[in-house]
Amino acid sequence: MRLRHKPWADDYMDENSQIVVRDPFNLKDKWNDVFNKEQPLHLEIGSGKGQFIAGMGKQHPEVNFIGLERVKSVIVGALKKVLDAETENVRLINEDAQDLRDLFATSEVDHIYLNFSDPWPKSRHEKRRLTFHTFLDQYKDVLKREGAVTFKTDNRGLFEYSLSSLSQYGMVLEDISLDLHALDDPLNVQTEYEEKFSAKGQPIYRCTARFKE
Ligand SMILES: C[S@@+](CC[C@H](N)C(=O)[O-])C[C@H]1O[C@@H](n2cnc3c(N)ncnc32)[C@H](O)[C@@H]1O
Repeated sequence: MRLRHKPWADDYMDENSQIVVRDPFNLKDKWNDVFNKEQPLHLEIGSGKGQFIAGMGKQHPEVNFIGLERVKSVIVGALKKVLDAETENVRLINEDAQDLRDLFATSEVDHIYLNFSDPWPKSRHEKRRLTFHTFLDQYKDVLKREGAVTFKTDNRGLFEYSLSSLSQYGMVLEDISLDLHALDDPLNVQTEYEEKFSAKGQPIYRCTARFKE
């Protein structure tokens, strides 16, 4: 992703602090308070420019969504999309998902989405992959018992690694698709990366996984 320095990013986020939550660590266990309605909470890690989270917000008014994105110059794109979508059920956090347990209480989250996560192909960077077991420990803690993780990617290596990491962890894998777009799922909300890679003819992989009780 090409990054441009955006000196106005902090001001833009401050002006729209009803969407970009500026004190997210104080909201652990209180996320419902920042939404107008108490309803299930879905989290996307690495929201990029926000097409997925804004689209999901619009498609599912019965769910509250949080998009977590660590890069300031990228999250402002997501902020614009959320504002344009005029949806009340999406909030953004400009932080690194180092430890979700600092942001969310045990069982506070209902669903986690990992969309086109950075693949970190070198083995020495394995622990940075968002499906590495230390991340799964966090997801298990913050998700409700019946909660799930859904991931999509165009990267076959990351997909294979993730299936193996999740199943070795003891998660139950559901809905594995090796060519998501062949399903023509009208409910699939595409991300920016998904559109880009799919336009190049690359298959999109998707899987949902749950922790065993
Ligand atoms: C390859 S991009 C995909 C963006 C978007 N999900 C899409 O599909 O178009 C991955 C994004 O995840 C963000 N990211 C990666 N690791 C992260 C972390 N630990 N915490 C928050 N954001 C992260 C990156 O900054 C980047 O914007």
